[in-house]
Amino acid sequence: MRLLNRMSRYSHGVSKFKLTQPRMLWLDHRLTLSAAPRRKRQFTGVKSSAHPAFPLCSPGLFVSVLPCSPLRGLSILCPHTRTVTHTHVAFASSSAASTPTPAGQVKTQADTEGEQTSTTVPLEDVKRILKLAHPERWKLAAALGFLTVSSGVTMSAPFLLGKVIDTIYTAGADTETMTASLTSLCIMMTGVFLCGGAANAARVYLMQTSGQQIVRNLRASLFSSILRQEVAFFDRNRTGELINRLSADTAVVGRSITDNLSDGLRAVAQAAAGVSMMFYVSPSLASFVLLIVPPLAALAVVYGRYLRSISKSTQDALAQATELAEERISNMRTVRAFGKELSETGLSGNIMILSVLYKGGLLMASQHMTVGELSAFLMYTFWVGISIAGLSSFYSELMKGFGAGSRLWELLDRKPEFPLNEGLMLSADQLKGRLEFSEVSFAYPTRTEAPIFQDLSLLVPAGTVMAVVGPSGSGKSTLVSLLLRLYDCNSGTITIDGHDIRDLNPYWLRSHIGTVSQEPVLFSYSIRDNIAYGAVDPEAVTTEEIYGAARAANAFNFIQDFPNGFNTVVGEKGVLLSGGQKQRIAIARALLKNPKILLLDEATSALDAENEFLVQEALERLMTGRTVVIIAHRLSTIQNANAVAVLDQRRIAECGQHTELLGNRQGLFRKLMEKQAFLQVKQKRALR
Ligand SMILES: Nc1ncnc2c1ncn2[C@@H]1O[C@H](COP(=O)(O)OP(=O)(O)OP(=O)(O)O)[C@@H](O)[C@H]1O
Repeated sequence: MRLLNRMSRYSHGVSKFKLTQPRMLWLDHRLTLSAAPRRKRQFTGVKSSAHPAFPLCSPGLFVSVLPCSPLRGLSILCPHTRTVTHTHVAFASSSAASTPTPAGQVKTQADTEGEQTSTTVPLEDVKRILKLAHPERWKLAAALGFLTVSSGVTMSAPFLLGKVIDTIYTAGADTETMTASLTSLCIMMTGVFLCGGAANAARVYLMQTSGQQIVRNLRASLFSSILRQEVAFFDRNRTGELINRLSADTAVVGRSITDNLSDGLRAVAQAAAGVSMMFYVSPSLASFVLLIVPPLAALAVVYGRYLRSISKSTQDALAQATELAEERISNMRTVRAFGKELSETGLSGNIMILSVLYKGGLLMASQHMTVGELSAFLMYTFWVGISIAGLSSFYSELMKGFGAGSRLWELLDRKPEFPLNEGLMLSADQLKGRLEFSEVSFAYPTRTEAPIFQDLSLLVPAGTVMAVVGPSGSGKSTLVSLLLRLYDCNSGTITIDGHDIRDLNPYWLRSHIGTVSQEPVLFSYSIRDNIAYGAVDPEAVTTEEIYGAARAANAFNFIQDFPNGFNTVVGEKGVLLSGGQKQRIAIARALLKNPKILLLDEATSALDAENEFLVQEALERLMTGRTVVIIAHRLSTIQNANAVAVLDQRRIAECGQHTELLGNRQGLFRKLMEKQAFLQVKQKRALR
């Protein structure tokens, strides 16, 4: 938490913060995405497991989180681009932050700043912020109690110190009496100050811990809400921006209802107590001070404006602290300006102190005031000035908190475009694996003007292998994304065994579709955990099952050769393994999942002959008895498939058996194959 705070605090100059050693957090769709999430929203989405468990969520969305903190890193896998943005956390400053609009798009904080400064805070926002503090109410109440004690002590200090000074000055020649009363006064005061110090320490502790708890709860609900969003939401909003919501904005909101609130209350209490004590110590001097405050404040404002006109940067810095307050606490304008200038320039403060000394000196000379009273009065003047200065920054901080809060509520309240764990679930007997695309048209929500498919139709009979080929960018991966229902098509239907996938439960659907991509996503945990991740319940997987899957995936031998065997940690994204090893672990994971439907994205990266053979053999085992859609790059895969579909011009341009398609000399498939054959000849020549 300290690290997180520090990161947020120092984030102004840091655009990216790379976090190391990520640890997985178990994110279970069955919990995260369950129905009636509102009531459970606080924690259901994020279940931290002591077991090195794995994120289990949509195949399109994996999340990893660092230890010890509610949230430190977010990894989001875009299955389409096959990239994972994770643990490279952009901690942009709060001022560079952005917020999602109702349409799911983000706008920068600069846009929201105008709203913050020009509108009043809605009562609803106040209620929501207070609701956040509700679970911590007892701790916060105790903190307020300690705050009262410590502020009481602080405000009694000038009075008591004045008494000490008077004891010293009025004792006359009787040194013994003076020593005795000075000693007892000092002992008593030390005791009072110690109590005040202890109360303050207790206040800080309680405020800090409850603040962190509030921020933690807020982050957990926000995180859960982010995970419920559809993939298109992640296309529109960059990970860094979401992380910023999770880190900076939550911290600002937490601070505004704990530290900032207590500082504000203390400033109010101290200003009120200070003014009262000034009247108590010397009503005439207090009245005099109040008489000179308005002209001094005017002077301070003029001087302040002059300073601001000199430097643009000074203006910017002052603006935040003062102008918000200027608009809102209009009745305190004079007093606040006094406080502000007191802290910024010291000029008006100095003049004021000088006047107090002048008038106080005269009162002392006429025996109307003691030196101790004058000293106490001066100290109260300081306290009042400081407290008023504190009030203006309290107010601007509070406004920042509301601003950050309103951005968070938008994200928290955002409903995903389609439910993620509701809908029909077919029984094992009903699920055969027949896939059909009927007149599907689709454009990515972020690029509606560029359709990827137009009236595309394709049938994959149950238990057959369909190789999909096509030029780069023709939409092969998009086809896979639509099958996984990461996006909904704009028109037409996609059915599994005659059931429109929009009627099926997306979580159920994804748990029956296995995927192995070109660059398998492995998590920075042990090989065992990476394989177990494929299972419905990773924690229930036995060692035998893991070994069996590894054997079938031709991975067992190389894993056993590692010094730590199945406990070998694979590094971030599996960097400690070779491409072929990663592929085989991913195949073992898919085998453990035992899906009816398989979506494969064949690796184009060159594996050495032995690795290629082992991966190929493992893939063949995995494909047996399943419906397979494979984005094919190898001639051998295409030859072995039951049918080949060629994607071009937003539809299936050709579909049929490999030999049939090759027979069409003008066909696209033939051209593609000739190109590949040509490339292979070239490669062979280069190797010679
Ligand atoms: N998330 C996205 N948002 C908007 N457009 C996208 C998105 N993902 C892909 N596209 C666009 O959709 C088109 C099809 O992309 P897709 O990745 O499906 O093609 P592909 O045939 O798999 O390409 P390749 O063989 O190069 O992997 C491309 O023009 C691509 O730029």
